[in-house]
Amino acid sequence: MDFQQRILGHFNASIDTKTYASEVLPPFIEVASQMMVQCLVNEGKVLACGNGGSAGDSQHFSSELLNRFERERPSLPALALTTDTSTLTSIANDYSYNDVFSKQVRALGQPGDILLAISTSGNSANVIQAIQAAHDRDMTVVALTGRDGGDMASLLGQDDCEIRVPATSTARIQEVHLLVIHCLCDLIDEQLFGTSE
Ligand SMILES: O=C(CO)[C@@H](O)[C@H](O)[C@H](O)[C@H](O)COP(=O)(O)O
Ligand SMILES: [Zn+2]
Repeated sequence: MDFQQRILGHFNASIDTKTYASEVLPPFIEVASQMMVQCLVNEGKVLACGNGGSAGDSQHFSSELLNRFERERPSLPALALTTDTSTLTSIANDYSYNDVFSKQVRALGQPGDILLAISTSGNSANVIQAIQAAHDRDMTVVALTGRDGGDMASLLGQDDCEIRVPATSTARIQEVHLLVIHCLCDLIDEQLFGTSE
């Protein structure tokens, strides 16, 4: 097998997916950033969740808000719901893995907060339940999805924002999700702290 060709195939597929995504996603990313800025200005916070690579994305996003992205600025309030193993294991053990995020949303979410719900398929049951809990708490939802948006897409209301990557491969969708997260961080900083290069 020609591994060099295989590697090039991954790079080219990733580039093509990003090029196609760049033609459809920017308006949705802008809206999502404005939702987050409004939330933060009103002293709200962003809760983030997802499974596997999307759990990593949740933590990546929250650390860039809590610590910093590319400039010096005050810490911003965000929390990944994927990191507290005692909470995650006890909820999964006593109730169901489907409840691991929703129970945290019900405890920590306040009206005006945002849930960043990340799923490449849009069909992860625990993320879907987190969206339902967020709506119950009068929160809005920014959903990063892919494929056909899955069941998550049909759950979202008009105050929510879905950023759906037009691709079918989980890996390719995740690669665009990370780019979207960096766009969101940059746009939040621009809107809150002024223009930088
Ligand atoms: O990173 C990967 C695959 O690239 C995996 O860990 C992947 O995130 C997991 O299979 C997730 O459980 C997939 O969930 P979802 O994106 O469909 O919500
Ligand atoms: Zn992955």
